Amino acid sequence: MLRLIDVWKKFDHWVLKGVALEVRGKALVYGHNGSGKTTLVKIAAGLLEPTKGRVERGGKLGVLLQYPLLHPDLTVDENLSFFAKAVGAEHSHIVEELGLRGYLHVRFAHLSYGWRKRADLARAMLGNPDVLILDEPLLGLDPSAREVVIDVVNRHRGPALITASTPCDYLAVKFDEYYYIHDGRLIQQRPQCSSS
Ligand SMILES: Nc1ncnc2c1ncn2[C@@H]1O[C@H](COP(=O)(O)OP(=O)(O)OP(=O)(O)O)[C@@H](O)[C@H]1O
Repeated sequence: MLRLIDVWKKFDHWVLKGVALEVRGKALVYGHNGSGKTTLVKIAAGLLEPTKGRVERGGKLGVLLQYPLLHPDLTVDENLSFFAKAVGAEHSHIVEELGLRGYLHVRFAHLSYGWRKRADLARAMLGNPDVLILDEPLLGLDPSAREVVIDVVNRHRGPALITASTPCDYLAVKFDEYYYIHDGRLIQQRPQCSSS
């Protein structure tokens, strides 16, 4: 369960102005650079306090941010073992699902951007989270990595909040709801994509 209740956020200006969102299925929040997507994600995940309003969460969260949470000096295997232990899970299944087996002994700092993203997504998916919160998960990925990430998202059962600055990259994801974020507010609206 994930519910944002009249959420407002001010930095030097109001970034979010009364966002109300109940994420039941898969929801895509899309908007331009600087429209407040990352701010919304961080508030939803409990990493940032709203100026006003509140968030209700239930179940285990799986969170992917734009910067990875894995340790640069540890290998992929060491990183995932560490986080798996923390959530009482094992990581072999997600390693296979994300095609990471050949990279287990590579130090995280030595991976390319796309492989770092896959490894960090594996971290987010450890222990089968009930609720997914993913900030721009396809950004900077090549087509095969995108396919792998889309498969992981499509297989997830339960609420998911996903953000995008280029929503038409997400046509292969079965979203239940689409929201355009503009001027601090969410507008329920499908993106206009030529092949949709
Ligand atoms: N910690 C902060 N302090 C001050 N301003 C901030 C902070 N974090 C975000 N902002 C501002 O809030 C606004 C929204 O930023 P945010 O990162 O949420 O947008 P975004 O939609 O995720 O952008 P992008 O697509 O470029 O990642 C921007 O004007 C940004 O400069």
